[in-house]
Amino acid sequence: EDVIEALVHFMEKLEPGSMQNTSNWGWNISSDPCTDHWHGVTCDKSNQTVKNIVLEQLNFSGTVDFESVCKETSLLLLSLKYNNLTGSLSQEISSCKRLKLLYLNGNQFSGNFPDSIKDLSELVRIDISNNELSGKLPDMSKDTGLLSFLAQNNRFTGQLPNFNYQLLEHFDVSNNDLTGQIPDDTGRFGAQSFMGNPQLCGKVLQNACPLEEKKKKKDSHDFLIYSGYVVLSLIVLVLIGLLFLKKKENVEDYEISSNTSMKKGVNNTKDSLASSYTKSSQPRSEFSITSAENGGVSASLVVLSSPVEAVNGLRFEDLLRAPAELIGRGKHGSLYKVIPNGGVALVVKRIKDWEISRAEFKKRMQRIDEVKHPKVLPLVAYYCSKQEKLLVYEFQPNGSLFKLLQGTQNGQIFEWGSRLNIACNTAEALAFMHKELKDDGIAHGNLKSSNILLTKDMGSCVSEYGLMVADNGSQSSNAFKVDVYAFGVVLLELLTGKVVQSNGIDLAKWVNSVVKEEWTGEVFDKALVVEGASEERMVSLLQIALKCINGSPDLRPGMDQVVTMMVSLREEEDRSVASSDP
Ligand SMILES: Nc1ncnc2c1ncn2[C@@H]1O[C@H](COP(=O)(O)OP(=O)(O)OP(=O)(O)O)[C@@H](O)[C@H]1O
Repeated sequence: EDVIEALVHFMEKLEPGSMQNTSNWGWNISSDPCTDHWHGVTCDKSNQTVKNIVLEQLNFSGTVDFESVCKETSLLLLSLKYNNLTGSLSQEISSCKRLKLLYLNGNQFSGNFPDSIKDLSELVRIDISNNELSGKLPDMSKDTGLLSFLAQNNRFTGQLPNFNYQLLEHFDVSNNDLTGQIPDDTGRFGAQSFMGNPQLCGKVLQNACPLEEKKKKKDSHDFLIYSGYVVLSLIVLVLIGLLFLKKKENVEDYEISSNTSMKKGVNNTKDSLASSYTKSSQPRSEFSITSAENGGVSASLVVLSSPVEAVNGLRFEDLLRAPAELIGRGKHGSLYKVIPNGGVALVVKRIKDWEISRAEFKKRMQRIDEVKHPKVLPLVAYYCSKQEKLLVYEFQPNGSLFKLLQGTQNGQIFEWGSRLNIACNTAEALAFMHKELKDDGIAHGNLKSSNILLTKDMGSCVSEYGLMVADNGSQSSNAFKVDVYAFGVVLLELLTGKVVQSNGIDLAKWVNSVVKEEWTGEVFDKALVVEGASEERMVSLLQIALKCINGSPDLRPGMDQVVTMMVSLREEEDRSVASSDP
């Protein structure tokens, strides 16, 4: 009843114009907004609470009483666009805790846009354009779910705060009085999003920041005056920095036992290794190996039989001598590209901080080598000493799924059919490995889009299987379910076009919250929608993903069940493609 009273109060303050006949709108305390169908109100069918209030283009000339309307705490959508509403927007807006869509554009609101908007963590779209709002814009960079922010044609002043530009789909702050540098360095939004702010500057507007120029001039002036002291202290600092870097470089070099033997021949003497590598002072990106370990611990590079002919003859010596390039520094170690004897390109993964005995490591690698699947990148060789664990794979020239998804953010095409293929390949590969390695308790442990690689023929394969015990330190029985979760996240990346790693967002949480409120359409990658991918099948894939990311590991499906679901989805897709072919 309190809520009904508050809503009626909210309506009274909106002041419907004298031209409006509001008598049949239903907004009065003796009726119910849901059962009596108040004008502009939509309710949640399951629990009869008000979900949407849409009162657009109705000539209202009053003010918005957020304190009253937000008494309806289940409100998801408030649209009051294109009225003549005035007054300020009050801090009480933050009481509309679950608000997702806020449309206040095309009114005459003035005063600040309340800072408390930041408390609304579920907001997806904000449109406050075409008003008379002023003051500073709130910093919404932490709001990871926001897809639209439209604030053009107002009187906002001050610096443009940071936003999560990677995620935003629509952004416009043109025609205000904003000042300073544009913080968006993603280049996703063009000049039209920022223009009409005479004191705003940045690359996209093609005007260098006057502040920066001024600063440069001032700096050079100061430099002349204080140059003696500044130069001296800079030299000292640079020297210290160089010394520090030099020391770090040396530590980064591989330390491998010199008493090394290989399964396929070649014994290396300590001298030859020591002399060929300790002398070199290669840059950090070079794969340089020092013979610094003198404890006499023996270790060996085990070269596995490989389908790649050239790799079969690989000798440890070749690997050590080959120039190498650092291509990645992940959470679990560094990755180098090596081309021994100028032949086949390989990658060497150097794992750090893995508490595993040598015997256990060896057993694990041997088991992984025994189980082969065409969509799992095979291990070429491995090495294990007390300090070092190295894994060798063939280099895949076409990048990873992560890179492909990143490309879509710059407008590159990644079709639905290809996405579905990669998802199916990955599911099949994982299901196979899980089945074969169940008793050994060896799961992938680190599945993510950068570990799904594109092969020469643009197929896909899963790499780095079993290199890690799953991140949460879970027991092996659970490790398979951790893989299922990770696979679910990969599906979400394919569906949303958003990559988890670069944004640091909790994609699973975001998708869950959007889906819960029946805004499912909001999650899909716009490129897929534009391409005309079947919404029905995107929803089906989303449902599979949601099953995989279930909070309770026991309720997640096994990868074999995931494959069954995916196969029927692909069959549906194939049927539909076939029937639409002329
Ligand atoms: N065999 C390979 N061929 C070509 N590129 C590869 C290969 N293996 C990995 N990569 C790419 O090299 C980069 C670095 O890989 P790396 O495994 O070091 O990092 P990561 O997967 O981000 O982190 P983590 O240490 O958690 O595995 C990634 O972009 C990855 O896709």
